[in-house]
Amino acid sequence: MNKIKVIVAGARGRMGSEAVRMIEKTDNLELVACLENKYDGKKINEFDAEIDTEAIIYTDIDTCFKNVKADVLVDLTIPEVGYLHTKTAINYGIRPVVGTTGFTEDQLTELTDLAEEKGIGVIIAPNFAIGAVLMMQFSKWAAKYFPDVEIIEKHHDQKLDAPSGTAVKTASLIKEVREQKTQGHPDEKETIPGARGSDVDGMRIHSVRLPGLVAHQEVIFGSTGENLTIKHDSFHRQSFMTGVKLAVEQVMKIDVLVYGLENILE
Ligand SMILES: NC(=O)C1=CN([C@@H]2O[C@H](COP(=O)(O)OP(=O)(O)OC[C@H]3O[C@@H](n4cnc5c(N)ncnc54)[C@H](O)[C@@H]3O)[C@@H](O)[C@H]2O)C=CC1
Ligand SMILES: O=C(O)C1=N[C@H](C(=O)O)C[C@H](O)C1
Repeated sequence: MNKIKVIVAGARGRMGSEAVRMIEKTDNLELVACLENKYDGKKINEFDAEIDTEAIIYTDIDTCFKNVKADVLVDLTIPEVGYLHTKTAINYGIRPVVGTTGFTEDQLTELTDLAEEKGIGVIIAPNFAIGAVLMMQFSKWAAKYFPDVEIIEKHHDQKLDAPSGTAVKTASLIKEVREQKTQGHPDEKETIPGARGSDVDGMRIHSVRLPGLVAHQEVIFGSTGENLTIKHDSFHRQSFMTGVKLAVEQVMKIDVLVYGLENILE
């Protein structure tokens, strides 16, 4: 069996270390190297004795891509780095699977155009948890009937970007079907700035950051005499790994950029 050769960027992080463990346990995937901004030249198994791999950690992406033959780059880093890694991988003919959130619209457009020009498959998914993908799809469905909606996303307090990629993606899916409106009272005034959260196309997104949380979102729809709440919780980062594995397999079969795991789920 030809294994898919994978490089993990951000391999020592919360998500990256989980991805490394998933790849090591998966028969058709092979971890060939890692990218991290520290730990140059160390082996990844020095950090996790249960991982049986000779894969080494690179700090420089060009050195890594020139020395290692890889099919896929899984990027789980930080927004600026993830964007540069994705661009570089496409230029090297390595297919990016990106979980890193916080890319701008302009960056997504640029990467879409680059992937098309080079004919390289790319999957960017703000959330790899199957339950979260369903939560977003159900929300899109509900928004047809309930245009008044607020999103509350809750994450651990080490998260760098706000609002979360999932909340932004949820709002953009809802926007596709929702009757455009500005919610709340027309004369509403914030006596403390930020009290009403961020405004995305008239919808409000509220971001909670607390120790103890992992990744959670509630989408609350309001109508006369009723509310509908669609809620998803990731209690452990293993919840994202089914989606990461699926994306690594599917990115080998496409030659354009796909944004959102829903587009590759059957
Ligand atoms: N799509 C999804 O399902 C999910 C996406 N995420 C996203 O994944 C990203 C990572 O999240 P966490 O693992 O919680 O963060 P983390 O902070 O635990 O890990 C990030 C890792 O990237 C590394 N890094 C930073 N700069 C680097 C560089 N220049 N080169 C190589 N490595 C570098 C850091 O050293 C760190 O180990 C975030 O953008 C987060 O929003 C997180 C969970 C699920
Ligand atoms: O940083 C995280 O933890 C997460 N980030 C993603 C996001 O921004 O939506 C996915 C998930 O919510 C966990």
